[in-house]
Amino acid sequence: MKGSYQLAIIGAGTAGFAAASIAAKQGIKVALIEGGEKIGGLCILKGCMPSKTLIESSRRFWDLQQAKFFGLKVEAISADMQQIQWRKRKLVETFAKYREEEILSLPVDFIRAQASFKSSNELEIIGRDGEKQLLYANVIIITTGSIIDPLPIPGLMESGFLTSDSALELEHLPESITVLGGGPVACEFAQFFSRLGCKTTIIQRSPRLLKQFDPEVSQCLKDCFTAEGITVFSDTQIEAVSTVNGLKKVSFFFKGKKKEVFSKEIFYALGRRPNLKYLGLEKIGIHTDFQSLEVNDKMQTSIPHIFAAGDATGNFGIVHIAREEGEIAAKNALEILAGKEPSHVISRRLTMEVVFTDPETAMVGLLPRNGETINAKYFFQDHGKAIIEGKEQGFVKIYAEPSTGEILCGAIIGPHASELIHIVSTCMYFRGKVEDLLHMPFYHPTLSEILGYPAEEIFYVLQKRKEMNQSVV
Ligand SMILES: Cc1cc2nc3c(=O)[nH]c(=O)nc-3n(C[C@H](O)[C@H](O)[C@H](O)COP(=O)(O)OP(=O)(O)OC[C@H]3O[C@@H](n4cnc5c(N)ncnc54)[C@H](O)[C@@H]3O)c2cc1C
Ligand SMILES: NC(=O)c1ccc[n+]([C@@H]2O[C@H](COP(=O)([O-])OP(=O)(O)OC[C@H]3O[C@@H](n4cnc5c(N)ncnc54)[C@H](O)[C@@H]3O)[C@@H](O)[C@H]2O)c1
Repeated sequence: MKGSYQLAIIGAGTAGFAAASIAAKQGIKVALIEGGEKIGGLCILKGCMPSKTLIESSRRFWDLQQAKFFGLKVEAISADMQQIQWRKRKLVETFAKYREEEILSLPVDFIRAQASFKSSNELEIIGRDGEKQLLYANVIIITTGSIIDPLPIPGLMESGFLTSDSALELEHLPESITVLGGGPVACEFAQFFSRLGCKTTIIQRSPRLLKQFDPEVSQCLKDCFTAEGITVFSDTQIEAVSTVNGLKKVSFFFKGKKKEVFSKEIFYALGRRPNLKYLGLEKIGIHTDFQSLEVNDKMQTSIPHIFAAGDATGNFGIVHIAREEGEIAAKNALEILAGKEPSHVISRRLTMEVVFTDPETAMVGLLPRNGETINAKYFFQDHGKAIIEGKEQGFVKIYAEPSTGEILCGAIIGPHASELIHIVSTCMYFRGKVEDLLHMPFYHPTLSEILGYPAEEIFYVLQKRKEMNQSVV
């Protein structure tokens, strides 16, 4: 027996580390079990940080190509993939080392092993040397993340393809690439490839890119991609992949007709699934289709003393949400250990997502499905600071509740959308109204001040409605 713990956390990525940090403060006996070859989790090792480092290089390469527009002369520029990769590796190493130090500084037992369930309180752990042991825990949190598990598209495996994992290591870019999918991974990587000179085609099933975003954001992004030379086929059905004369061929149905696209390489971005297959959940009566792991709003599975958080639930694939879910799971686990009912509930009101394309796309709040809302948008092409920066694509859009003017949702596509969206989310956090956004001071000329315009429009429409109602009475 490896030991007996009050709390065991399986997986030391974002969610697991967040859970361990909360639990460690309470002086209980915690095991944090990490089975990966490297320490750091997806975000640091193969997700946000490496991908954004590569994207930063391609964005700057693109901006340098626009130098003439700003009256600047730049002599021949080129992209050096080896150097770009070197910078990415250094940064990832630094971030991973820092995370390892953070983990080791916690008063928890950090165990380097793969864990799986033997019973609902017992884990079998297999160390990196292959040694098997049993570990007992009163409460367990599953934070095992997600994996790429390619769909069975005929011919895909035989032809070979890149994924976000392998593309992050490329030292040479192919001349042409076909990107399968239209989600965040597909969009971010497609633009990265294209801007560094790779002829890029996107083939996606949904009618629009980034289907979880405001439809106008999706359309604007598609227009920007098309203007940059990326070919986008939406609303398709992929049939098969094959290799013909050294080129990879994707056959698909588009507008009722069969089409074929040939390219040197294929980039698979049709999603990830929770990493649950080898956890032995069936032994403890937790049923899953491996696409998701059902949890309630306290992050509890169907077994009350077993929690799950982060990508392992299959709900969101977003770091700050994984962190928040890990914290909620740990707080509720502590209550169970204290003999109380879990009381901490996750709120989805401020759900936020950013995709680091250029222009960036960002949204916060849940897109209103039913119930009347009022919205207004303002274009960056009409905004002074955006014009100065030569970043005129896109718009900001705000949705409000019509009787109170409370801001319910914000959608932005444009320069620094990833930063600007936090002004909207801060307002929403405090249940702010369009009136608040209108009366806040914004420095001039800044990109931030653009948010005052849609707020102003909604405010005056609502005021007019109020006046009309009063005059009718
Ligand atoms: C290319 C890419 C770019 C992304 N960019 C962004 C972005 O810009 N912003 C954003 O918010 N999100 C981004 N994401 C998503 C984000 O990385 C994830 O949502 C987040 O990292 C998930 O954290 P997690 O803790 O749930 O899982 P992970 O970080 O994957 O942690 C799971 C851990 O569990 C370990 N483990 C698994 N099984 C076992 C086991 N049986 N025993 C012991 N240990 C185990 C793993 O080794 C791993 O360390 C990106 C994802 C990808 C793929
Ligand atoms: N900026 C960010 O926050 C960021 C960046 C990259 C990745 N991520 C996260 O990483 C995870 C993986 O991202 P992703 O883009 O790979 O997955 P995703 O699930 O978000 O998107 C997959 C896309 O593939 C399409 N698709 C699925 N099956 C298909 C099929 N059979 N035929 C055609 N199309 C099909 C879907 O419609 C969707 O557009 C997500 O959770 C995402 O949130 C986040």
